[in-house]
Amino acid sequence: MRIAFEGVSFSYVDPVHQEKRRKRARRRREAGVIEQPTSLAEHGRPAWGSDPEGTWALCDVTFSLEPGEFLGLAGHTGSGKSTLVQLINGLLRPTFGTVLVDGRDLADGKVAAAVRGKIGLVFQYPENQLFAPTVAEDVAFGPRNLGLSDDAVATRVREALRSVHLDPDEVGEKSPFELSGGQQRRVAFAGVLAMEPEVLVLDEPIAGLDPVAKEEFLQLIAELHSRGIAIVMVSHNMDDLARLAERIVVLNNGRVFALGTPVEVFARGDELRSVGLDVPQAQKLACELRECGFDLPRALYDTATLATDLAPQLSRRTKNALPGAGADAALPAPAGHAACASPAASAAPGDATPLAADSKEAGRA
Ligand SMILES: Nc1ncnc2c1ncn2[C@@H]1O[C@H](COP(=O)(O)OP(=O)(O)OP(=O)(O)O)[C@@H](O)[C@H]1O
Repeated sequence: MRIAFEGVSFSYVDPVHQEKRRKRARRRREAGVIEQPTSLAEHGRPAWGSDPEGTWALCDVTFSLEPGEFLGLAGHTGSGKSTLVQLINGLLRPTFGTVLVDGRDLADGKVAAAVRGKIGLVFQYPENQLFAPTVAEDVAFGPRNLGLSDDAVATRVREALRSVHLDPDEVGEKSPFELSGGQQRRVAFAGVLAMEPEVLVLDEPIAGLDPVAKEEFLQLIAELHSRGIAIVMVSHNMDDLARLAERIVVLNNGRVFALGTPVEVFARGDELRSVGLDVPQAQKLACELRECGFDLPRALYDTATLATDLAPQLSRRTKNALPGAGADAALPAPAGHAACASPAASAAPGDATPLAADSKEAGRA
């Protein structure tokens, strides 16, 4: 499934104006008027932020999510990320512009109905939306609404629970509220996976978890991606995005500020800092270590890859520093990399963490 945003702008107007606009659009569609993608500027609407009727949350956003891709979505608070993810699965409709799913306009009710369930949205703190008396019933809610038979629903529930590493025999009949916070979030994930989505949209999926549970969830997300599910992950954590995403969209004040591979996006460190974002911590540390003479050739580092490249050099340096090390065992000359300023310049094919690399390769298989 390919999802394309074409010149999408969105304003949170008051409900009366929103309803009038919807009715007008429906009448135009019924009269056979084909809407062309339009930009905010073409409509001659008030400038950003000056519309007395509402808040422009997105402005002329154009990008596409390719089938099976892992797309990261970053931006400071209020930049429009949550609005964008709600437009991806048709919960909101663009004020201007178009969201196309495999070339068909998502604003069309029939198209929205056809793709419903194929684009799974996991909100922030999804465990707050668990409601059923048992885990199995909670996960069954979506597939049952699709009108599937009891057997088919039961199969989906078991598979979805296994996908999130929960044993259906152990937890199926428990109340979700007997489980730990991390397990509850897994149950909420399972409820979305039971719909067998082609695209999974995750809004800050690891917010509020402890470090171990965070790592387990990131592994889980990488696993889902490796099965061919396209992922859109909203995150404030640049290390996580650098590690997992194939491309990253950075939003600033509702506009696309940067779009590219992690190497391309994080090469613009100064610009990112100017809009309240940063490069991954490990990347920053790698830059400083290069200046101290360490040979760190990768364009993009995360903690795991930095440790892998650094360990042998540190061990050599430690041995050389021990008393009795001869003059010929002196430290190697500084490698002299200047990749801090332009890491893209030293990009090497296949540079990625083992986790990201595995998931990407499997996802393409
Ligand atoms: N229901 C709403 N009504 C009016 N304005 C809204 C509404 N929801 C969001 N906004 C505004 O739209 C803009 C974009 O908000 P959005 O929630 O999409 O940003 P975000 O990047 O997801 O922020 P955060 O990281 O804090 O979740 C902000 O100015 C916000 O105040």
